[in-house]
Amino acid sequence: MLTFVAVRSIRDEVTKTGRERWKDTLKGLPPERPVMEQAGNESRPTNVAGGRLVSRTREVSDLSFSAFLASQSAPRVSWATPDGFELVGGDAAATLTATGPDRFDILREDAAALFADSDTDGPPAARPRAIGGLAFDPSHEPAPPWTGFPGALFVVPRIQLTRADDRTWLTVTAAGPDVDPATVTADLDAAHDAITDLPMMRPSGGGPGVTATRRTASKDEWTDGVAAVVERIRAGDLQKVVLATALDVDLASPIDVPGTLERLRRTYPECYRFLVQPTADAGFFGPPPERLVKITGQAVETEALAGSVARGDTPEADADLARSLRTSEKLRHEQALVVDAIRERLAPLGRVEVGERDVRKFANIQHLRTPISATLDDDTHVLDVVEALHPTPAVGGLPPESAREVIHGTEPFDRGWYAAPMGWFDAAGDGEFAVGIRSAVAGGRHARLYAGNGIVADSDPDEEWEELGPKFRPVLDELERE
Ligand SMILES: C=C(O[C@@H]1C=C(C(=O)O)C=C[C@H]1O)C(=O)O
Repeated sequence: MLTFVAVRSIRDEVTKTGRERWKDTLKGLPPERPVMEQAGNESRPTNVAGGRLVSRTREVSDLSFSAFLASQSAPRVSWATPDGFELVGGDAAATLTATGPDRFDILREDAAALFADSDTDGPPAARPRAIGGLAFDPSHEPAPPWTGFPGALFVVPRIQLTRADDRTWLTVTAAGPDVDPATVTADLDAAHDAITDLPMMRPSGGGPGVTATRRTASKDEWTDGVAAVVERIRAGDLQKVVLATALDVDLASPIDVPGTLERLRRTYPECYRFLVQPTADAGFFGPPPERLVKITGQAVETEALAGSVARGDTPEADADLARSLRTSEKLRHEQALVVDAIRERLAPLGRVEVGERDVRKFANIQHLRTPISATLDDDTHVLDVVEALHPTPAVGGLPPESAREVIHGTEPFDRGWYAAPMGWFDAAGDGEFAVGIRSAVAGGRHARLYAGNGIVADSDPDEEWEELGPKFRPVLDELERE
């Protein structure tokens, strides 16, 4: 009888989608396929069906998040939003990884197992979250400069600092079958002792300095690529493709990633700032302006951000540039394709509302932006919505499969995690993701920066080349500054 039940339950699991399995878990049904790696035990997947996630939190006086990050060894994560929420984490209580075309199913399944039995205290802001991201393309293979970055990687930090509403919390989390809450409380006390030595402020220092830069494509190669794509779009089987290029940067001294993030926090407070650093060798970080999705319960917030012009040197010049953005047929078309794709992809999940298009100004660039919100019919996991949206035509193209082929055939490098979803999810399936643009993968004395542009039928290859510069600037400026 018991055997029969077990067999049937495994069969049920096989035919269920990740989302259905996730809902089972919320209903208290145990998931069947737990694959999770425990900290310090990376090679041995652990069955977490009978495991638990225990976290203990206490409020602490404010301290330098950058000093905390610098005091931690990999894996390290950092996440900050334009509305002031900040989180940094070091070490892993649990790590979820996935590769290949089923990576979202694997993630949802492992997330369900991981969060199935959670014992947490503290305020919601400090709850344990899985923070990380995915590769742009499911076929991604980790190779330099992306060593250590699989198709998807999310970390529940062992030690986490959270800052929200002018308050700061320290959280320690452990996961596994034998976790003892008393040990977690003792670990929290030890972590608290350790952070009392950290300063309130850590000088963010100067940039490491740049000794050489190399584009992965010369201007001629880039403009030829753009011209070929324009021709294909005009021939009728494509509407838009976002073509990217990379900039390899040699540094005068090893990069201080926490210091670089701290400087980006001051220069780009209106952007997200993220770091995912799986190993000591390389971290992926940047200040992306673009939200992919935020889900709280059944409320979805997203946006269509596309079409770019520079900022002007004077208020008048700036207003003229904004006007040219608002009135350009080409740029409006480029951005409208993103609005329509997001609306269509969200429609099966709930009721969608598209707001007014406007110009959104950032420190060195302005974009067309349409806010889009939705009310979900169901308790949908944020990973479902990320899977439905990524890649939007703001970073991929239309139709998606043809655009993907063109990207693979044109770009002479692997995008890795560039332009992919970066963010977090929690036990309830809520979460927030940015689009990993204006970003770099860096370690030691080397960084690779990425920038891309949407190409449509009216694109001018020379103008598209000029447009790349401002998209490299956010990270490049911080590397150059002495
Ligand atoms: C692809 C990037 O940015 C995207 C492309 C834009 C464009 O084509 O104008 C604008 C904003 C982003 O959606 C990038 O910054 O690398």
